[in-house]
Amino acid sequence: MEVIDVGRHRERVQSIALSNQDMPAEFIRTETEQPALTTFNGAVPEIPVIDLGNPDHERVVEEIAKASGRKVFFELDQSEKEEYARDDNGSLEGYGTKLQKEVEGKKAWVDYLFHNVWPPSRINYKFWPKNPPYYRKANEEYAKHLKVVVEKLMKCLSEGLGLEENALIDGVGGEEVMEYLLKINYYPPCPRPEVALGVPPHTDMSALTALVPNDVQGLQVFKDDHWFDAKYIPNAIVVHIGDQIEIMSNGKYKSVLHRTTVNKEKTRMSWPVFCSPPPENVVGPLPQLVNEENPAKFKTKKYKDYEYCKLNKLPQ
Ligand SMILES: O=C(O)CCC(=O)C(=O)O
Ligand SMILES: [Fe+2]
Repeated sequence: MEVIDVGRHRERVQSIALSNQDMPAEFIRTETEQPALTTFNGAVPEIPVIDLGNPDHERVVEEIAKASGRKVFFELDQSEKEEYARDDNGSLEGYGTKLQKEVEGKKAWVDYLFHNVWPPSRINYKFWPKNPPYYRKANEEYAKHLKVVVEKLMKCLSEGLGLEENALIDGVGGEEVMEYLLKINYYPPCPRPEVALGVPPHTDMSALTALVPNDVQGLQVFKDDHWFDAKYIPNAIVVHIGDQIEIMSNGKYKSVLHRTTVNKEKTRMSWPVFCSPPPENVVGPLPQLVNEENPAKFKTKKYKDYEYCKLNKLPQ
């Protein structure tokens, strides 16, 4: 856990590098039942505090949440939402639902929409809600804002590995090619929250995930055999280390295991952006981190092959 201080405009990096740190106050231990899952024990280098220096941060994050008039989308008739349904072409983009589906013995309780927000060449506006009218502007601005934040974080994380600042960005193919996929999660009130989960325990396959939640509690991270609530902090961006950074760092950074619970009375929403290499790019442990004493712990492969195996629960 690191706090990135930008003066008055604070951004918090919550889930980052939880492994070797005491749980900060923002994480509150919950006594929910524990699934049999792996714990993280890896060594995590210190991450420097950086100044993002963007006085616009608060406004941009507020606007992206406000354009949670985006909620409007999820309250459309099912048939209208289906007009945005995912194509059968292997891309994640489009509308999907897991409401009522059984996942790992619990009812999944989430409606969601995916669409790319960066780079412009990968944007397909047919998946962007038409309402509210300022949806597009708020998202485009947010994507540009996030790009700066993510690039700074990637640089810090590279330095945390004792490498030159562009090492991780180069490892995914360079900052201009990184792809930013927005997901909107919509968790409506659930009559029986104790038998439901929003999203089941998982790690993200991205390099980094930058997430803005609404103020309804729900995100939990796993550490030392326990689930911890990640407390909501207004206008904060929650950042998860994803699988690709774990791979590139050859296991020095850990991809954070997380899940979401649902609420009986309130609608929870979250807007994660998955920042990933392009599908054709090959990702593996950075050669600078591999030697005789530290052999590669992960395969080097195309991101699209990694994604395929992960989505289909195949061995990597
Ligand atoms: O809703 C959240 O806070 C987390 C969602 C999540 O982990 C995901 O969609 O991958
Ligand atoms: Fe996730």
